[in-house]
Amino acid sequence: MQSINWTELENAARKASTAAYAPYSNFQVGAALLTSDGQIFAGCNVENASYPLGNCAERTAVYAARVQGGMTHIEAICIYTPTEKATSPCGACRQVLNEFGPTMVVRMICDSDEVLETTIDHLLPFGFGPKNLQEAKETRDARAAVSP
Ligand SMILES: O=c1ccn([C@H]2C[C@H](O)[C@@H](CO)O2)c(=O)[nH]1
Ligand SMILES: [Zn+2]
Repeated sequence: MQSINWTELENAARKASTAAYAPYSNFQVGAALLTSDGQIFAGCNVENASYPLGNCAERTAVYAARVQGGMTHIEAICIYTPTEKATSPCGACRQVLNEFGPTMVVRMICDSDEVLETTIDHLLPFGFGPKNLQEAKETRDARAAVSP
């Protein structure tokens, strides 16, 4: 595993927050992730007049990484929120991040010195992911082999 340049990720996350489209919440979030091949991709939250359709910064970063770089594995993500306390990603983002690396390091930064750091499998215990579907397929295949 490569060493993680947190300064670069933190700067990218803060910068991305300035691109946020958050006229409803006024909560401008930025995220920056590091892929296993060493690329950095950033995202911001993009809200919508139809409130539930807004997208979080973390998922925007994942989708940007996928379309711009064909990312398959994320090693680390830094999330900046404009708060005094470091803030955890929402459940939907935990699920989407888990798809691309359960061991991913998640660092949360804010406007104070507080920094929180953990991994996605701590944020999403007993998570559902690609392995579950793979296991289900193997079970189906094994049963079909016994009684086709
Ligand atoms: O980790 C988080 C938490 C919230 N938001 C966004 C969603 C919404 O646009 C706004 C308020 O919830 O902040 C993120 O982008 N990431
Ligand atoms: Zn989210």
